Amino acid sequence: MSPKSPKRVTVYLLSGFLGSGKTTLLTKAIDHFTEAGRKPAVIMNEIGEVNLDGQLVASEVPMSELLGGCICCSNRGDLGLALKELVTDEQPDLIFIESTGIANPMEIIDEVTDASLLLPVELKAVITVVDAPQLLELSRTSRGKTYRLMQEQIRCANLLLLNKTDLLQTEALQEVDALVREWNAFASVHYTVFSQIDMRLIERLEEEDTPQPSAGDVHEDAHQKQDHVHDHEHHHEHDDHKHNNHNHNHNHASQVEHHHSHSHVMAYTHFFERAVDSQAFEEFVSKLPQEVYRAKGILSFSDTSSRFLFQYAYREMDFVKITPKGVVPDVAVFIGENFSKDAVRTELLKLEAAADSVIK
Ligand SMILES: Nc1nc2c(ncn2[C@@H]2O[C@H](COP(=O)(O)OP(=O)(O)OP(=O)(O)O)[C@@H](O)[C@H]2O)c(=O)[nH]1
Repeated sequence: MSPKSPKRVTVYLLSGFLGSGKTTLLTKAIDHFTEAGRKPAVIMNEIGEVNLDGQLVASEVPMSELLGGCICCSNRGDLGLALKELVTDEQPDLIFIESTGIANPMEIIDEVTDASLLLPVELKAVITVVDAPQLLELSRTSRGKTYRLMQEQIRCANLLLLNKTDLLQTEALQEVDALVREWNAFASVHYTVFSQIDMRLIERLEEEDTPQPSAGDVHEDAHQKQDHVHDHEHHHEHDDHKHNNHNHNHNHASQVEHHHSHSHVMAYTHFFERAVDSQAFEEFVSKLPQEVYRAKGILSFSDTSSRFLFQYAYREMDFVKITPKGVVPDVAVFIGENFSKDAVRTELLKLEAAADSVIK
């Protein structure tokens, strides 16, 4: 390991499955560190083409965006480049990397540790947010690919949030707790609602001089696990990957073949041409196929005056009034596995057409 210099910028990796509560944690952490006089910066990775989570982060926080693909299968070097630009242009005290919910944390750990050989950055901790009800249900039922990915995200964490505990009874929570501790006896585990955690726990991770989730350790573990997940992995063509950092725009279209555990995850981004009826939209969302497990968007409705940030995670829907930063189109991103993008698109076009005919 390289010797520590006092000027190294702390990097935290926020991991956790889609919709587990990472952005909810991020906004709280940013508020905390900003109030404490520190300067946080953010690297956001989204599978969709627009950064909706970024809308929730204060505009003065320097942010780099890796859009349109998953960080862990991006062009190798994109993340390093984003770190370099933030460190050079913004001189933050700490950087939070929010990965997509389908990211394999090992790859990101590897890339950040690689970057730390060249840049004054140091990965201090992996913080994993667990959707406790979802993990429990998967452990009792399918134990498929998502379950295995959650397991990997949990295994490499230093700090674990068992989130959405408001949706679980005590016994169920104990069951999840036992599962998580079996996979990771090293991390401290905290029960949270809306990712509410004592931020001193995160500060302490920065102060600790303990060995961090070293890519070496984790990879050894990962290699052992490769055997287990092998039959679920497929060669995978990379998506076009956009990296926007302030005024810098890098578009990469990499077509590299690579082993992946989430090759079937796909996103459909719908740009609305007109406002739709709010009830009709809610009904559409409630009828989304099971394969669509995450959606979010910024929407105007024909029957409301405000705009809304829309969230759908693990079958729960949420609409919050929002005044977007900058010019943001009405847009929604649907994420899932093997669903028909065409079917989703057709339904949304129908909603738009219906709204249109009401106006006429
Ligand atoms: N009931 C309940 N809902 C929660 C809790 N924490 C977060 N949510 C909701 O879950 C949804 C997803 O939360 P986010 O913080 O956006 O999740 P995320 O991990 O950033 O999602 P991705 O970026 O898509 O991976 C939002 O609607 C949150 O309000 C919780 O403890 N309980």
